[in-house]
Amino acid sequence: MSALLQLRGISKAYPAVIANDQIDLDIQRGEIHAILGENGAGKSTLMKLIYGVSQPDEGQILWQGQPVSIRSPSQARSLGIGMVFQHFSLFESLTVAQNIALAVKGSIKSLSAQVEEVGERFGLPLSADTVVHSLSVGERQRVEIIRCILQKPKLLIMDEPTSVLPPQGVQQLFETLRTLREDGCSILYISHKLDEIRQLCDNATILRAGKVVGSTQPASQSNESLARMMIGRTIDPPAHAPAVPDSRIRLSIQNLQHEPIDPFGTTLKKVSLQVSPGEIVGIAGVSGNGQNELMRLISGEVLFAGKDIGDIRFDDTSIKTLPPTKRRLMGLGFVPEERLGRGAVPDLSLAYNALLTAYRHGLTKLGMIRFGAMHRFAQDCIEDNDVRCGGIQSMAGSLSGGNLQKFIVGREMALQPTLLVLSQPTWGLDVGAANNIRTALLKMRDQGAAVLVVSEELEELFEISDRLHVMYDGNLSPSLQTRDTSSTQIGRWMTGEFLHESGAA
Ligand SMILES: Nc1ncnc2c1ncn2[C@@H]1O[C@H](COP(=O)(O)OP(=O)(O)OP(=O)(O)O)[C@@H](O)[C@H]1O
Repeated sequence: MSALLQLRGISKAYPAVIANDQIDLDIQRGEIHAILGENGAGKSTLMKLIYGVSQPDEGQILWQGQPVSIRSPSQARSLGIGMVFQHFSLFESLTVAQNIALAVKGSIKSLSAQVEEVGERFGLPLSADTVVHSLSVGERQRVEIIRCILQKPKLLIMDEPTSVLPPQGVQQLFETLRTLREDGCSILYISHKLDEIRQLCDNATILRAGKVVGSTQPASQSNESLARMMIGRTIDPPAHAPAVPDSRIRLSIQNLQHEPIDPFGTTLKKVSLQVSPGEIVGIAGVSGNGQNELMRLISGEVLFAGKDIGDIRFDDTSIKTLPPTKRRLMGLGFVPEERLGRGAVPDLSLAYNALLTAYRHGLTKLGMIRFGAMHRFAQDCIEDNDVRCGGIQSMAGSLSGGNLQKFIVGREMALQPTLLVLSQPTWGLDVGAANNIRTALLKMRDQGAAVLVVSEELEELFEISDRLHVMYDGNLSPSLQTRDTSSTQIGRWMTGEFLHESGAA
């Protein structure tokens, strides 16, 4: 029997880059096949060609042995190909069931029942009548996965599916995927998490600069050997010397109680937190537990309103009613979780995206843009952070997910903030790039910056944080010295156990 999917000599070029270059690939029935490669290697481009989002310039696709040209995602779906994207494609103002109804036949009532049923069976709990804009990133991904499962795919493409899931969610997802594999469904799996690939995937194909450079059975490899195959060198995690925090407090959140306008948002309950110059404080927790609400209050995207209680102080100044620009002028740098839309404007060039937060750092004069300075700043961000793209005029939306993330984090670091607040700083980054950012954050700390990191990646928080808090249902745990705690303890706190304990530092 022929392979389920065969790619022969597939190429796709964009103006600045050959994203896929003569790719040959076979996907067998009932296998989980990883596509590995550093940021910008061409993984998402290849998946989009298979899913019909764009068409190859050259080459042939064979589906169940027959040549096909996949002109659109709906044609891909009718062949039996489903895809869960890295950037979700959901309508925010529609409910879960309404979103699913756009792709799956059936009445809202019967789809709602199926959402609950599939959700329960696969461990993806969701309420079908919740409006999508109120869902966390992790919950949105559940909608995407359920939507695909309901279409009974023969091939499911997953682009970095675990980046928004807590550890328990990852194992649950793997169970889901293994069940699908047992049913004969093949899975094309993109991830930068090498442990997960070794645990889950039967085979892997490695891309570098758009070309296939190797294939392997990941279970027979180590993380180091996989990383070497991908990026051509080994990665040493950053050295994490003990922090020498200043006695001053740079960010102080005191007894914060906040009711979000969004009726589905999480109410913050007596949140207290301090970050001093010279330390990195991490916030662990499953997304949707109030992290976004807290981040928006710190950045100034949401200002204190009538019923809010408590205070947010930056170097002794209360900033709870100050707009974001004023906070930035005081020395706040901010990297939001959503890179497209919040972190960067997709339809603007990198140069203009640099201007958006750096304009007060010499890029404007008397209200006029200093184009030379703007171009230099953007060019430095690209070079210093190894952002692979077609240059400062590239539209932010044309960058690979990881490269845009590198640009946004790099831009905020280049402003030399005295307080840097980051949400999911290494989301979607390959092991090399993630390592570079973690190293840079530790360096900023050692130079006296106060750093607050919200991340769902416990490993990352353990690697860089000096103290750790956990968020659960709008509550923030006391902080623990990272060195004196374990991932098991943090894991327990992530289900709210700290609410019944005492004695943390
Ligand atoms: N629509 C587009 N217009 C211009 N260039 C693009 C477009 N889409 C992708 N590219 C370029 O093609 C290359 C491959 O990008 P792709 O998104 O496939 O990488 P990737 O391996 O998925 O990376 P990541 O791990 O960061 O998601 C990149 O250099 C990217 O800038």
